[in-house]
Amino acid sequence: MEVIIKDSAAELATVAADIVQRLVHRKADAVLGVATGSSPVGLYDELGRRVAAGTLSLAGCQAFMLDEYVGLAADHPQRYRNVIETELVARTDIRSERVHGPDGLASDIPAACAAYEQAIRDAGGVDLQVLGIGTDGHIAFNEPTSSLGSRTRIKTLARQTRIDNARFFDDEAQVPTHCLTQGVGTILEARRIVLLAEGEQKAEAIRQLVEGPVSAMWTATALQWHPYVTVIVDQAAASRLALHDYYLDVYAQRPGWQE
Ligand SMILES: N[C@@H]1[C@@H](O)[C@H](O)[C@@H](COP(=O)(O)O)O[C@@H]1O
Repeated sequence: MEVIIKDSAAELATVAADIVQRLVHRKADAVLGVATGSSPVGLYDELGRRVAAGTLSLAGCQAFMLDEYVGLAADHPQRYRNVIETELVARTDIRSERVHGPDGLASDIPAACAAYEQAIRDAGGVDLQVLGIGTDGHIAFNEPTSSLGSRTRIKTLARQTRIDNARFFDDEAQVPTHCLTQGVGTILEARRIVLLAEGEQKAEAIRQLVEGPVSAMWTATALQWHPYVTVIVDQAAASRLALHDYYLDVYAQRPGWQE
């Protein structure tokens, strides 16, 4: 697992955008996995700037979202599909019809989840998955004790997640109780993974992810099994890493040929 520690949100976004840009220059029809939440917003902003500057185009790409709330009305601003329209589609030239997400309004939820898994397979799988991390160490909405082999399914949100996400709603009671989420097993099939985290409130989750034992109590730790994960964090999120200085050394001595 590669750990990149940077001082500012702008630097995090630049490093992540460079990874996306290198991929898309190599593969114009790349399949991107996109996360919602605040962590990737700086990256989406930076991608938007590069598209506006003409140095990058996502027009040939497809994207698959990680998760979706169950039951939020189609026009609800916090429906993840609408969030991704605002945060990514509106800022870049990726085409809305090429961005896919699990259907949180489906009447047959197991069928919708199976169809979503099939759609990812039909697209050839995800080339680059962008992830955030919950304060309880969840990736997508794989709450503590989720199976590390799980596939897209319905989950009950943890109380902590509903408290964390209440800032996007009028109050906690408005946060849906359920979601559809790609499973840990689904996420692990992405060919490359970039995880972004900022702030002291993520420090314990990042410590567990990078240095903790693999455990369903911190589902992000399953990423230790993945061959190509880059964790990009600020100093606050990195503050509990025992091997902090080693990660700085590795990055400083990163071979020029490394992607
Ligand atoms: N389902 C999303 C996750 O995909 C995201 O990683 C997490 C962290 O959000 P933030 O980046 O806002 O801290 O929030 C939600 O729970």
